[in-house]
Amino acid sequence: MDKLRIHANGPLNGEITVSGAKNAALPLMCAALLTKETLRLTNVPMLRDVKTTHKLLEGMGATVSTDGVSVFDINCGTLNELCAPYDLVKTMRASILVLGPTLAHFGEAQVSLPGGCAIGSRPVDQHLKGLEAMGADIVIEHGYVKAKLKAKRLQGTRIVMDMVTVGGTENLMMAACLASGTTVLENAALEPEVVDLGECLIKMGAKIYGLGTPTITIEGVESLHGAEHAVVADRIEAGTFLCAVAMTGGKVLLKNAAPKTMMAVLDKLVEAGAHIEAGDDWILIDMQHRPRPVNIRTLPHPAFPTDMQAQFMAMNAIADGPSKVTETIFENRFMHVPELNRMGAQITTEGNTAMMQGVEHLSGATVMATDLRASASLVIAGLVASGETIVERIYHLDRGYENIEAKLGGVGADIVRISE
Ligand SMILES: CC(=O)N[C@H]1[C@@H](OP(=O)(O)OP(=O)(O)OC[C@H]2O[C@@H](n3ccc(=O)[nH]c3=O)[C@H](O)[C@@H]2O)O[C@H](CO)[C@@H](O)[C@@H]1O
Ligand SMILES: C=C(OP(=O)(O)O)C(=O)O
Repeated sequence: MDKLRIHANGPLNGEITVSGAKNAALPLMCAALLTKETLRLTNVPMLRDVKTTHKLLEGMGATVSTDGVSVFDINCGTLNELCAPYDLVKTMRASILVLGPTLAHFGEAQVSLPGGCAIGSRPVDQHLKGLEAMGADIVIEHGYVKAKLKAKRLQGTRIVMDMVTVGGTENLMMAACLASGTTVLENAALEPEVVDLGECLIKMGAKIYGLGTPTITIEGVESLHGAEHAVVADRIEAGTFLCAVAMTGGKVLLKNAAPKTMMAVLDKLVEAGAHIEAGDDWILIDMQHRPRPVNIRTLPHPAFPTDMQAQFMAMNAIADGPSKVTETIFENRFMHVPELNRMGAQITTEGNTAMMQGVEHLSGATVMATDLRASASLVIAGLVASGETIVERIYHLDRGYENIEAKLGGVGADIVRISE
């Protein structure tokens, strides 16, 4: 299993190119299930989860080709298997996103029910409730969601989601594209990845209104066609690099970024004392002192994202004062706390709140994380820790960061992948 070996190496300086967003690329790949024509996706990050989705779609009979760098051509005209099996779903929760499009296009779908994971229970009841309201017959049998159309097509309807759900909004929006009549999704997610998916669906011929607002209206059409779409920049990868620089100090330009999708994160970095400048597709961070502590409360977009919570905790761990982080999206997303404490951080938790006393120095240790962003927080902590930090089990990191060691190494970090 691969590990990362990290030594502190002073301030980071230079340029990093941000990749396409994992959390946009995976639903976009699933959107190909809505048409028999080819969907071409560009700016796709070459991540473990993208490879898993590739495998999942191929296993269903889709024809998938890639240049191995950032372009995918997906054609679901050859689909012959309407099932997403347990062995793939268990490694990647986004697999549930094949449910809506497969059901809407092919009349039935089976997806292994994703269980909980390291960060919480992660139910999908809102996805199922919405599809049922649109006329699907759904049973759960042998660990699988088995969905079938009762009529020839799903039927548009008004669906009020009980909470803001990113995956739920995506699944229902995709399904509604091929429903007969109009679907209104109330309390829809505003996340940039939902907007990106909607924009691609519109290119494919869907009629969607209200993207980026809590009410999304979809007028169903009989069929969608092929299209080409560039995946939006990864705001979480970008945010992770910005936190790294806020911790090490230095001056780094992020290219191919989407600053408008990450205002809450940029505001918090400014509060931490970073000088930030941004244009349409770039962000410059300049940090010349120890970070100031910032209080964080995770909430749906446009508030502070749960996927940046662990990285900000690493930054707060070395800030010049105490701070508080409250996680409201997932019940168990503090797995990085004991590992950061092993590196000398002083963090205590009470329920969904973590309290940090900023310390002047972290010390390197062998650490491991059980989820993606927790692993990222340990990597950036390693960049300022004295001695050697070994981050184990980086297959979590490889799910969501493309070549993190090369990108951080390119701006001066001492970080090496050890393959065993
Ligand atoms: C709103 C939010 O911040 N969503 C995050 C969530 O998206 P993801 O799509 O994985 O999760 P959801 O947005 O669906 O979940 C948001 C909340 O709703 C609950 N829920 C969801 C669906 C459902 O059917 N029933 C239900 O109870 C979840 O348990 C969670 O507490 O994790 C992703 C990976 O970390 C993040 O990129 C998303 O930003
Ligand atoms: C937890 C994450 O992803 P997933 O929902 O795919 O597990 C994430 O992107 O931080």
